[in-house]
Formats: sequence, structure tokens, C-alpha cells
Amino acid sequence: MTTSTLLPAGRTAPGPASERASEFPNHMLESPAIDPETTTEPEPELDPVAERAAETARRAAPAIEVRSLTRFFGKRPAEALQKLRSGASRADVAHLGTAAVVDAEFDVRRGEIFVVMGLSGSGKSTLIRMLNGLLEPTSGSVTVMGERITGVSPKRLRAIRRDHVSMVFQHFALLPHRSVLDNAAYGLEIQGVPAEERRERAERVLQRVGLGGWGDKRPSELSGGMQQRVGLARALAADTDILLMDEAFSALDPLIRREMQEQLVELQQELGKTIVFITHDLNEAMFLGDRIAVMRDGRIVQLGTAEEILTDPADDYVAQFVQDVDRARVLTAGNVMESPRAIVSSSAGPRAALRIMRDQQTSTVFVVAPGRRLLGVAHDREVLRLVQRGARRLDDAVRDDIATVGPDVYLSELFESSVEQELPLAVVDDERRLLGVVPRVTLLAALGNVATTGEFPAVDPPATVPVDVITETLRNTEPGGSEPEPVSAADEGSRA
Ligand SMILES: Nc1ncnc2c1ncn2[C@@H]1O[C@H](COP(=O)(O)OP(=O)(O)OP(=O)(O)O)[C@@H](O)[C@H]1O
Repeated sequence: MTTSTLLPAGRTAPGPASERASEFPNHMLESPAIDPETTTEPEPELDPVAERAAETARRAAPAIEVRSLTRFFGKRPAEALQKLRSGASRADVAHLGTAAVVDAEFDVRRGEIFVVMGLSGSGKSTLIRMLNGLLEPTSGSVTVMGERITGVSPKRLRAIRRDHVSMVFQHFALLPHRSVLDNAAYGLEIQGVPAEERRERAERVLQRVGLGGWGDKRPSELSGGMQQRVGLARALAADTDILLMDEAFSALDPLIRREMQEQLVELQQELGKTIVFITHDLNEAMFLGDRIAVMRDGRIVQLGTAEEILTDPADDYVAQFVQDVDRARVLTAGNVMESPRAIVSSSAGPRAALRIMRDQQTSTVFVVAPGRRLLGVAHDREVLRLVQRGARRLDDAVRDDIATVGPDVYLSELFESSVEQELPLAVVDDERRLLGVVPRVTLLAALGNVATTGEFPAVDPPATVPVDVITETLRNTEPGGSEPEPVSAADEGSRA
């Protein structure tokens, strides 16, 4: 799909086709509940200058802004709201009804995958239904692409949804008597897009989700995974800025589900859509989410990246919740790396390298050039020989056949290299600057969620030359005058 297929923002009402919404399955059409507490605000008329300023603000706004959002199902909402505002829990107001969502407050940034995660009943679906105006909040507000959707007229709300928000459901919501192509094009039909353009766009999107050539089939001829791709294609064809996905992959078997997750991440990167994804599956949340909101009993108890939630859970509930996560698929080398302890600047020479290895009681030292660019590693035996020969340069002992990884590589991909070599893995950036190291024990500890401090002292490979031999050699070969202090690699790094 190219941007040339995008409909211009702020396009006008689509005409009669938009009234054919009755073909949508009921739950896709659910009209906003009219809450006695919520009044419909008149849409103010703006002068041209104010309108331009408002447009500029809209363009800069987050994709979705949620403020103090609460939805209470029950008879005395005002009383419940008052209690909830002063910190009452869902259980505290249970005698009045159900506090489905309580005081949610967050922004969804443009172009991110924002995951809402929580156990069944925690309030996820209620929250997402308020994000596209299917459900009116009891209090608080939702703003979509800079435009407030809370309390606006049903007509305005439909226009905002049409332009900005598509929804993908768990049970596909496909129309059984229509072809795959017509299903994919359905949102466009509702928008009033002419038949030929609809067809073209739907075909392109079907191709993109791997269903090229299936357009003439009926949904029932497709597997579950393929049907969900049609659901996704329909949402993508509408070309809205935001996709809301409610447990969209939950009905799929694990392998297909994994495939769909990977494809969603790919599509997101390619198309730059903002995606709000609801799931009760933790691994799915961690894999997909740029940021994750964890819900419990209607409240958002933590909002952060997968790494933040895994490594710094806000409370015992979240900690318990995340303990079974497949960390290898969430954490990256950059998340768990440590500062290399034995590191020397190449210009410091063999004596400095040997001294550092002796002090750290390790057989290897990382050797870096100015700017902390990794040259390789040097081993104690070889450096000892250089010192004995009185060599001034370290180069002859530097081996560059070491495993390096980028900071964004997942731990699951580090096992092989880690098993193959005794050295900690070197984490380097694109310019081969040494960012840190991942010793094998750190890798194992990260996977088991164990703090390494003090528990795993053996981080570097142990020395192969005894300390007193090194000390003796350094003393016997000391050049005239006092031994210069070694230039630490950290100093080199900061000088660069
Ligand atoms: N229309 C309604 N009337 C009364 N209570 C409701 C209504 N919709 C949801 N609830 C209640 O609000 C709470 C949150 O429900 P919600 O469906 O939002 O949770 P969820 O996290 O999406 O759960 P699930 O994963 O099971 O769908 C639940 O206790 C639910 O029973």
C-alpha cells in the first residue's frame, strides 16, 4: 500500500453508502451508551485563524489521549464515582455495580504498538470500546488524533471513527456470504469509495497479508489464521491512522498466532500505524508492545516497556503476573549487558594489559582503540610472553575472532554464541564501539530472573597464569624508572 492510496484527512461524509452500516455484525455497530451524566457538547464554530491553530495542534497531538477515564456499570454512578475518586477499589463499590475501568490516564503515541494487558474481567474491552466511542465514559475523556470524541454528536463520532480508527476482533467478524475480497473491501464500501478503487485497494492489502489469489473464496473456505488475515486486511484497507485490536489473535493456534504477531510487527514498521492491542497473554504483550499497560480490577497498575515491567514490576501483583514470561524473547543483550571489567586501551601496552588481568584475576582482556572501538581480546599467556620479550605494543597478542552482538538482539539468539565461547559476549554498536558484555552467568540469571550481584562471582574466564608469576614478571621486566600507570580504557573512551 502506498500513501497515494490514503484518503485525505478530514474528508467529507461518504454519502448513502455510509448508511449501510446495518450489514455490520451487531457488535461492530454498537452505539454509544447514553449515560445520564454525560452531556453532548455543541460543536463550536471556529474562525479561520483559530481553525488553523486547532489543525496544527491536532497534527502534533498523540494518537490517543485518555484522561481520568472511568466507566461504571450500575445504578448510582455519581455515588460510585465519588468513592472511586477517593481511592475506593472495585470491590469497595461492588454493592453499587461494576467499576469496569477506573481513572485510566495515558497517551498512545503515534506509530507505537500500545498493549493493554490484564486478566479476564480487568477492564480491557471496556477501555478499548471507549477509545473508539462505542461506549461513553461515566467520566473523563478520550481524544483521538487531537479531536475529543467524548460527548460529540453521533454523526461527528462516526466521521472520526471512519477517518481514524479501525477495529479488528477476535472472532474475525467476517460476512459469510461475501467473498474474501468484498470482506476486505467492506470498510471502504462503508466509506463510499467507488467500486473499482475498493477492489484495487483490497487486492493490494490482501496481497500484503499473504492472501493474494484468495479474493474470490468465501470466508468459510479459509482456515482460522487466514480468516483473521482477512479481518486485518479489512482494517488496513480502510487506511485509518489507528488500529484497535481486541484479543485479535486469541482464537488462533499457537504457531499461526506467532506468525501473525510477527507479521503485525512487520506491518506496523512498514505502514507506521498506531496500534492498540488488547491481550490477556503476557508473552504476546511482551513481544508486541512498545509499551504495555497492565490492568487489574479496572485500574492501570503499571505502564511501561516490556523490559521495565519485567525488571521493575510496580507491585507484587505485576511481579507475580510476569514471572512466567519467556524472558529470552523479551530481553535484549542491551537490557542485560554489564560493564566489561577487564578492558584496556591498545595504546596502554602489554604491561598494563597484564596488570589489569592480574587485578581482575581473569585470563582475557578486551582491547579497545580510542573511542572504545573494539579491536579484540588478549589472553594472559600471550601478553605475558610479550612482557617477557620487552615488547612495547599489544597488537601481536590481540585476537579479533570474538563473538559480538548488537544491543537489540534478543537473549534467545545469544545462547548459541554464548555456549560456543568461554568469553563474555561483546555487545557493540554499528561502529563496533564496545557497549558492554554479556557473561554466560548473566544470561542465565536474566532468564531465571535472578539478581547476579554476589551470587555468581565467576563472570570472567579464570586466569591461566598464577598471580605471583605475573607480579614477578612485571617486577623483573620493569623498565628503568617507575612503571607508568596504565591508561584505562574508560579514560580512552571518555577522551574520544
Ligand atoms: N455492559 C456491562 N454491564 C455490566 N457489567 C459489565 C458490562 N461490560 C463489562 N462489565 C463488567 O466490567 C468488568 C470488566 O469487563 P471487561 O469485559 O472490560 O474486561 P476484560 O478485561 O475485557 O475481560 P475479558 O478478557 O474477559 O473480555 C467485568 O466485571 C464485566 O463483568
